[in-house]
Amino acid sequence: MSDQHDPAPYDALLLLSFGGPEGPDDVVPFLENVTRGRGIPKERLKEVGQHYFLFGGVSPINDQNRALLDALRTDFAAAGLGIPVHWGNRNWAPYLTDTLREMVTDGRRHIAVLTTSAYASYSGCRQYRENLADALATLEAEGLPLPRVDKLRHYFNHPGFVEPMIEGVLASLAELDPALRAGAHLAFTTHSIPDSAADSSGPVTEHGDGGSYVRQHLDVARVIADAVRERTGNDHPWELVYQSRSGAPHIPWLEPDICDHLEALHVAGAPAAVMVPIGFVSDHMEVLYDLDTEATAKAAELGLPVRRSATVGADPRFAAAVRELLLERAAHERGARAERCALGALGPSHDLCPIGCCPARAERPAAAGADSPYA
Ligand SMILES: CC1=C(CCC(=O)O)c2cc3nc(cc4[nH]c(cc5[nH]c(cc1n2)c(C)c5CCC(=O)O)c(CCC(=O)O)c4C)C(CCC(=O)O)=C3C
Ligand SMILES: [Fe+2]
Repeated sequence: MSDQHDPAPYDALLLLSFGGPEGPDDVVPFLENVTRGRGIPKERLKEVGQHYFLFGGVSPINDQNRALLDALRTDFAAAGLGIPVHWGNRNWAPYLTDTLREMVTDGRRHIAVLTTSAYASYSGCRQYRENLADALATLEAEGLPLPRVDKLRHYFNHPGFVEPMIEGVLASLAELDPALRAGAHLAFTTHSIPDSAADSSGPVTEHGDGGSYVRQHLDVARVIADAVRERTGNDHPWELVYQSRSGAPHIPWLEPDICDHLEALHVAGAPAAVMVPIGFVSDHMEVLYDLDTEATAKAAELGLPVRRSATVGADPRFAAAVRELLLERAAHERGARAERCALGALGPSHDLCPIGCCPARAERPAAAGADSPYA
């Protein structure tokens, strides 16, 4: 095996995701898992439950992850990587702890972890590291050997993540009436989070002014907008906006909301818009409900033609990017050099979250970072 295709020291990949309900009876227990100890208003929970019931109580996220698992296994097999790919979730079966127990029982000892969140934030990064620490603590209490778990770096600016989104925008623009197309606005959207969580996202040196979370999204948005301009010859105006806000109304969260933004575009005379969900790896419920249902209805009411561009999902280029991220990190762990692909101005993200990265409101053990209590 050539050095560039050697996954050692890794003996497995773990796909770590959010999880979602698979039927009406799962919805409330799922929401209880998500919101445990987090003071989400009851009204918001009822509302979110309705979003799931509208789709038969089934979140799209699990099937998206099954498709990504297939794509990863296909890619790894074709590249001769010879390591298994497993899947575990934070909030629903298959639960992370059960998957990790199975992996350890199968003899896996050095596991690379890919989360289905591409950016820095407490919810998208540290909380997954806390989940890993909790799972390791459970295995330890059960007397099982502890594997080493390494979280692969943020991939928001990896070409295998960005290129499918560029194509998605071009496809959505092509669907618009040719008379409206050239003037169409691009509304890049991501999950709103509290301003305080945004400001403290990423390494301490990045804190303030929306932190790494906002900076990373702006960088990806700029790369996509530049590529679209190069490929179409049209300079589409763009903005980064937010969706899926929760929490109490008096606590500031990132704004503007996509629906308010569509209204502002309409008032300003924009001919059309493409909503580009750069914050989501696949068609999560936030995409199907907040964009395809709610924002699309808002646009229809305004008479503003809109399209929603595709998420990356199980695109083979994304699967290949995951392999590259694993091999790059494997080489680094062996003390070898490896190419670290990244588009945009920020460069490749850190391998190991430094101390103080994306802090929690209440400090808890987090694995796979400089402050990990595990090896
Ligand atoms: C940054 C971010 C991502 C992206 C990174 C990543 O992908 O991980 C993300 C993903 C997701 N969020 C999801 C679902 C929910 N998130 C909630 C609540 C919250 N999310 C937050 C942030 C994020 N969330 C925050 C700050 C809250 C409030 C309080 C809290 O920290 O808990 C709630 C509770 C009700 C509500 O408040 O809406 C639900 C049901 C699903 C599954 C969707 C599906 O089923 O397809 C996915 C992928
Ligand atoms: Fe982080």
